[in-house]
Parts: sequence; structure tokens; C-alpha cells
Amino acid sequence: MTTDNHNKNAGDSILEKPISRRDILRLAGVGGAGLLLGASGVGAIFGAKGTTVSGAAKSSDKADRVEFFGKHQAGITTPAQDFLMFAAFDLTTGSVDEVRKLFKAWTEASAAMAKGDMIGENNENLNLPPSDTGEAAGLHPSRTTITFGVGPTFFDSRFGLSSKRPAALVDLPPFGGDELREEWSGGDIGVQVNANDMQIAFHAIRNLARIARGKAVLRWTQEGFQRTGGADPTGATPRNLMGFKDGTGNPDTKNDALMNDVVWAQSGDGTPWMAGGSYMVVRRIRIRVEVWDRSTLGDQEATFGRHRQSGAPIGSSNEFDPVDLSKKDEKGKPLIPVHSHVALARGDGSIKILRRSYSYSSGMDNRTGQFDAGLLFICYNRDARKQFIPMQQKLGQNDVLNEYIVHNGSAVFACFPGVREGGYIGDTLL
Ligand SMILES: C=CC1=C(C)c2cc3[nH]c(cc4nc(cc5[nH]c(cc1n2)c(C)c5CCC(=O)O)C(CCC(=O)O)=C4C)c(C)c3C=C
Ligand SMILES: [Fe+2]
Repeated sequence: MTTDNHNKNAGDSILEKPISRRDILRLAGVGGAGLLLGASGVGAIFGAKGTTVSGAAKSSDKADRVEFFGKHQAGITTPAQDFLMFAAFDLTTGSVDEVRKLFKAWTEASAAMAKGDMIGENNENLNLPPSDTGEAAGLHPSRTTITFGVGPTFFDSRFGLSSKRPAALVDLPPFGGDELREEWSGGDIGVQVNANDMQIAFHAIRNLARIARGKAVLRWTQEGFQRTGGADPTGATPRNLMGFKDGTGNPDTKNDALMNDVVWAQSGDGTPWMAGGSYMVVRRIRIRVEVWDRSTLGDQEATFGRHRQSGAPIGSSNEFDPVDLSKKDEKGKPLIPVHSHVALARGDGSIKILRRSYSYSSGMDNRTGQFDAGLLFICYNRDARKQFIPMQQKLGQNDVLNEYIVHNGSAVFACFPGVREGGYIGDTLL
């Protein structure tokens, strides 16, 4: 996966961009009591390049902002940001009206957070709890995206929506090698937050959870990361915790026809309210890094079917050289082993998914002293029955990578189509 996350220097962008009335009003509100700014006051704030104003929101930098509203939800074909905070929620209300209210409030808050704005209007009243928890105040939008979906349990008997459940939103079948744990599985609602700043990503989930009080509760969360845009300004394919470039073989997100084929549910697919949406599969996959680190480079490359340094298919030199599974060595053995991860995941090339995974590290397993680290595998499908499921059935049975990984969490969500301005998430369903 590639990123286009180039955060601008805070001092530069605040000084170089046009400043809207809204920005000035926000700056005037610095400190809660409200700072009265005349022309000279504004000049004083913007006069010194490189100085920052504590608590003030930065000017709107379009390159740093991903629009929340649109035909499709952001965060799916959007180039991957540096950080992930994933959260699954369970609804505690039994009223569909309350769910609708929640989705409206989440929409408003998410659109504000994607812009880098504070949530709500009560952030300066000393007599009220602030409507925003405050830890993202003054920070750039940092390409924040917030992507919402609903799981199979959303369509159980509670809300009278069983008949609206998409046939494609199946419960995932058990796969070979699964060691799934309740604590990292399922959820009525799934929310994927991405941003180029972890504090901003955390802030988003924290505030969505706070807004949901009395209607929904957190079920499980997982933070994720990859190398940052700062550490690799070239935006090369990031490496996973096994040291390999991960994302090379992803379909081209700029190719609309391909995305319509692979990612976006279509109106003729059987669930009109999902047209323009996508089915997200989440798998928490622990990597036995201690075992991997004892295996030879040769075994590691044979496991994936790619060279570690270049990311090229075995036998080739460049990362994006074609994967040719028919190539043989001098003894007639396939250069890319038939049970390697790439050979099995690719198959004949007819089944594709869009991967948008992040590494995770959640401390250590106290029982074993080993890292609890791995991959929060996320992929998007037009129909997981035809894409992720058959692919994982093959991998679960035969992938040599299974020696080093274990799937311990799992969830699937129907991610809504994009929201038009004035609408709310899920408005094609509710
Ligand atoms: C069922 C889908 C997949 C799971 C689960 C999965 C887990 C997983 N993958 C890696 C690392 C790599 N995967 C790579 C390629 C690749 N993986 C999948 C699917 C799943 N991976 C696909 C469809 C592909 C592309 C195949 C192709 O058409 O070429 C690679 C190679 C580089 C790349 O293309 O991204 C790596 C490396 C890990 C570590 C992992 C679970 C922990
Ligand atoms: Fe993979």
C-alpha cells in the first residue's frame, strides 16, 4: 500500500494559506474566554513565521484533508494514512429511531473531525462539559478518514431490519487454523479511523464512543501503524512486521472500472441500499515473530514467493515485475513455490480484493513472554462470498505462512455508500 501522507510544517501552512473568517473566529476563541482580536491582534498571531498559537486550529490545508462526504465513503480507496484505530461497537438501544439519531450525530462529528474542526458548539462554556474532548484541538486534519459499516448482528430481530440484510453480508465460515477469540471478534457496527497522527485517530474513536453513550458501547478496538510518511517521504510500499513489502499486488485504486468490479457493491448486486458501499473483512492476525526471526532468509522468501529486499517475485528483480507462476528453475521446480502465500492468494488471478491492513503491536503475552504483534488485516470486497472467503479457504488449508501466523480475531461489516452533504451514514438503509 502506498501513502500520500506528507504533513506540512505547521508553521508554514498557517502562514501560507488563505485564512477564512471561520479560522479567525476559531483563533479568536483561543483560551475559552475569547481573545478580542483587532487588526493588530491578527497580525501579531500571524506575524511570526514558525510560531504556533496554543490551542488554535490550523488553517485549512486541502492537501491535508480528505473530504468526508462523497459518492463513496473515504478510507476505502483513499491512499493509506500512517495510523489506524479500529473499533467495533455493540448497540445497547433497541430503538431504530435512536440508531438513526446516533448515525446523524456521528455524521456531524465525523465531518467536523475530517476537517480538523472541534465537535459541537459547547467548547467554551465553563458551565458545561465540553462537546469535544479537546486532545485534537489545533491539530491539522492529518488526512483523517472515518469509515462506517454494520455487521450481521445489526440485522437480527432488534430493529426490524432482518429483511434488509444483504445476502453478501454472511457470517464468515470457520477457516483452517482459526483460533478466534470473542474479545477481538464481531460487532454491530465497525468504524475504521485512519489519520497521519495517532492522537487524532484515538480522539475520533473516543468522541464517537462518547456521543454513543446510552445507545452503543465499544466491543473491541485495535490500534495499527505502518512506517510514517515522515520516515519514508517517497511513499514506497510499506513493510509488514515480517520485513516484507506488503501491498504490492493490490489492484489499482485509480482504475474506476476495476474498483467497480472488485470493491464497490453495485445496484444490480441484490441490495440496492448498498450500491456504492463495500464489504469490509477484518482479521486480527498474530505473527509469531520469534519463530519467524529464527527462519532463514531463503525460507522467508519461499514463504511469500517474493524477495525480501526488493519485493520482486522470486526469480525477478523489480518489485512490480509480473508474477509468473509458471516459471521453473533448472530442475523444473516452480520458482515461486506452489504453497507460497503469493501463489495461493493470487491463484489464476481471477479473484481480487483490496487490502488496507496495518501492523499492530499490543504489548506482550504475559503467559509466554512473546510479542502480541501482527497484522490487522483489512480488506474490501464487492462480495466477500466470491472474494475473501474462497481466498482464505485456500490460504487456511495450504499456505506455508500459517506456520508463522494465527488468526485470533474476525469481523465483517457492510460499509455504507458515501454520504451526500446534508445526509447521514446509513441513510440509504434507515
Ligand atoms: C485472504 C486474504 C489474505 C490474508 C488473510 C493475508 C494475510 C497476510 N498477508 C501477509 C503478507 C503479504 N501478502 C502478500 C500478498 C497478498 N496477500 C493476499 C491476501 C491475503 N493475505 C493477496 C490477495 C495478495 C496479493 C497476491 C497477488 O496477486 O500477487 C504479500 C506480497 C506482496 C503484496 O502483494 O502485497 C505479502 C508480503 C501477511 C503478513 C499476512 C498475515 C499476517
Ligand atoms: Fe497476504
